[in-house]
Amino acid sequence: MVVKIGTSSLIDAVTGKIKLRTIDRLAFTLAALNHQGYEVVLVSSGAIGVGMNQRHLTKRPSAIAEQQALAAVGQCELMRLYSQRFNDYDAQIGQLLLTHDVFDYPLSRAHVLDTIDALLANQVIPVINENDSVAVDELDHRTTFGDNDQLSALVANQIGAELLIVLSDIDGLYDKDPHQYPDADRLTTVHHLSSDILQSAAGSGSRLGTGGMVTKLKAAAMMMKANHQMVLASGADPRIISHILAGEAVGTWFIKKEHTEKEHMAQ
Ligand SMILES: Nc1ncnc2c1ncn2[C@@H]1O[C@H](COP(=O)(O)OP(=O)(O)O)[C@@H](O)[C@H]1O
Ligand SMILES: N[C@@H](CCC(=O)OP(=O)(O)O)C(=O)O
Repeated sequence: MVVKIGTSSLIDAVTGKIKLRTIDRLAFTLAALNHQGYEVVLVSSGAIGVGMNQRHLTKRPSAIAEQQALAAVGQCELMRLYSQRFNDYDAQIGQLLLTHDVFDYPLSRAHVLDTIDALLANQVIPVINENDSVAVDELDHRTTFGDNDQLSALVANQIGAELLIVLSDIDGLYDKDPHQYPDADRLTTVHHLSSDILQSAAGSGSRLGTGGMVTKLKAAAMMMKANHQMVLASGADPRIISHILAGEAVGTWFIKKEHTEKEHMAQ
């Protein structure tokens, strides 16, 4: 499975502080799954948010080069924190910094997949982030800087992961943005991304997050197209991953209708 955690779950939007308890609980949960034999890949955002914290900035700079420099600073600290917490729980991690287009070039794609395979075969948990310092929109690089939701779905599809868990500052998909409409209702299951659903997600995301809900729905569409599942759930306490794996009704499950019917028929 692939677990993606967004900036808003890792950094306090008001104080800009790193949520160390969240990182600790994420490491605890993923290390435990690793020990149980699950093959887990973590896609973590947070480099820019952690970089802002390191550099004592309260406002994200608008210049791309400044953001890329912040990512370069923050990524080191982010990985130091992960490395420390995973080590405490007797698990090892390995870092991969990717751009979307590595999967377009057969040779680089093969190298990346071989690396992930080798890490997993050695019970090492790959921790992936977008390579923010090189991911710019230019020439034939069709990458857009700063979208780990789609990167996580791309990675999940490339490695054939059956489940993508997206942890966010929101506990699921609502029929409208709950930060703007307090009467919004959470959807428990989505079988089809209707135009109503796509419209409900149109607003931008939180202050530190970048993608908002639109990119999460694009990730869900990629997973469903491959007949795999995605769950969008709250990253406030990453131990929720265990509840998701137990099939509890948390978050929003994105699952193709045919898939559910086939599963029922098989039972
Ligand atoms: N229909 C919707 N349901 C849930 N959240 C929505 C919806 N439309 C917009 N949003 C916004 O998307 C935000 C999550 O995206 P984002 O801030 O990018 O998170 P992350 O940092 O986890 O990637 C929510 O906090 C919410 O304000
Ligand atoms: N690669 C960037 C994050 C990009 C991104 O997709 O952020 P988010 O919407 O919080 O998942 C970083 O590490 O800061």
